[in-house]
This record gives sequence, structure tokens and C-alpha cells, in this order.
Amino acid sequence: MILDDLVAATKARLAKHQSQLPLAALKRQVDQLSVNLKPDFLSILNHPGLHVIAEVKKSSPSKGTIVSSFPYLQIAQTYASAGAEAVSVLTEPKYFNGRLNYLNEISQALSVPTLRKDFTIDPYMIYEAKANGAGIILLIVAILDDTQLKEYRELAEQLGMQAIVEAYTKAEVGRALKSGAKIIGINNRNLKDFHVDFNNSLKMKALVPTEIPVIAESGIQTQADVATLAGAGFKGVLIGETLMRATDKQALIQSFRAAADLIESKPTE
Ligand SMILES: O=C(O)c1ccccc1NCC(=O)[C@H](O)[C@H](O)COP(=O)(O)O
Repeated sequence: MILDDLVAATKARLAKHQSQLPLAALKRQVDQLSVNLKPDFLSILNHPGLHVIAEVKKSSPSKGTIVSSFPYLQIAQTYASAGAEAVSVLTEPKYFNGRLNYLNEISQALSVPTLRKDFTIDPYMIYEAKANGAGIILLIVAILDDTQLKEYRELAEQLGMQAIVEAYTKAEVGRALKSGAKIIGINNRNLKDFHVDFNNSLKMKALVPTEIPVIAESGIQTQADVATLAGAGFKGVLIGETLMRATDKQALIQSFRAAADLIESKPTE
């Protein structure tokens, strides 16, 4: 099963990183970082409207190579100048062709927060995210136990970051809420078989109290999709493949934002 493979590969990578840079040394790097002046992601989501989180992703397990040309910094800069309010950067190397240095360079270049998109399985990876400039990490409910979910989110917050706690099923949404998640991501992609169902996020959103911002993730393709999610009360959309394949990324992000704004400005009946 792909999720097991992803976790196994992450464990091997983690062990390698820990032997190259022990946790104590990584913590010292984090202690020496200058103060983060970027907007806080939770405050961004709490502003009215739907916020676009645009993803920098070269490959994926479900699609293989998405783009052959990958000027990651330029792509991230285009996203931010088009109005994306956060940029997600894949750092998983084996299945997504991601790199930590992409996160580092993009974080340094942008004034919007960056998400370390990876399979967080150990506190070490949270310090690594911080050391490489991330303002947000991802915690996937399906690969963490209840104690890890709570402790890893709290560690991220202590380090001045936010955690998106990602759920796919009703039970996972329940566990995300129980763990005290302040931001919930609902995936439309089943990470066990890659199947994407756009309606999954719409169904699961109803289980989350309205005061907790919810982000819809995966398989978002059109202005109509974005409008539907805005109308359903989502606070964010995480969009990867559609943007990566777009020739005019700026125009596409602007059209998504316009579609969301149109719904926001409609008077309620
Ligand atoms: O994208 C995949 O194939 C994938 C497979 C297994 C685990 C995670 C996977 N993707 C990570 C993501 O969550 C997406 O990159 C993100 O939600 C954006 O999705 P999309 O807009 O469909 O590229």
C-alpha cells in the first residue's frame, strides 16, 4: 500500500538526516534563526474569504512526473505575486522529487508562509521544517497516533508554526478534532489507493465546528470547484497538479480568487 511505502521511505530518510545532523545540532540552528516576520497562517485563514495555497510539486506517486521543467523558485514567486496566500512545497524526494532546499530557498524568497508538505513522523522533521523556513507543517491523521497528533501540533506552535491536521474519513476528522487541531485539511485523495473524490471534502466539512478553519485538498481543477468550496464555507484550497500543469499560473490563480470572491460577495437569501 502506497502510504506504508511512503512512511517506510520517510523513516529511512529521517534516519539518514539524523545521522548527518543530530537533533541537538538542528535545535541549535533553530535557536539561531531570526524572528519570523511573515503573516501567521491561522490569522490568514481567519480573514474573510477563501485562501489559495498553491503547491510546488514536480512529481507524485499517482501521476509520475507532472512537469519536466521545474524552475521551483520562479513558480513559487509567480504563485505569490498572483495572490496565493501560502505556498506548499513538497520535500519528499523519492516519490515526489521534492527537496528540503526547495523549501529553504522558496521560504527565503517569499513574504507569504510556506508549508512543508511531507509525511511528518517525528519531531525531528518539525525542527527541520522550521530550520528551512516553513511556517506550516502537515500532520496526516492516518499515519500518527493520538498522542503524536497532539504533541507534534503543540511543538509546531511552540516553534511559531501552524499545523494542518489532515483527515480523509469521518473517523479521522473525529481524531483531528479530539487532538485539538486548529486547522483541518480534508483530503479528496484516498492516500491508500489514489482515488480522488471531490465530494469527500464537502461531506466531511459538515463534521467540523464552524470556528475551525477547513482547507480542501487535492483534485481541485476549475473555477466552479473553487466556487463550490467557497460556498460551502471552506477557508482554504490546496491546489497542486492543476497549477503545475497550467501555462499561465498567474491568470489561473487570479481566476480562482475571483471565483471565490464572487461567492463571498453574493448576498445571502
Ligand atoms: O499526489 C499524490 O499522488 C499523493 C499520493 C499519496 C500521498 C499524497 C499525495 N499527494 C499529496 C497531496 O496531498 C497533494 O499534493 C495536494 O493535496 C495537492 O493535490 P493536487 O491538487 O491533486 O495535486
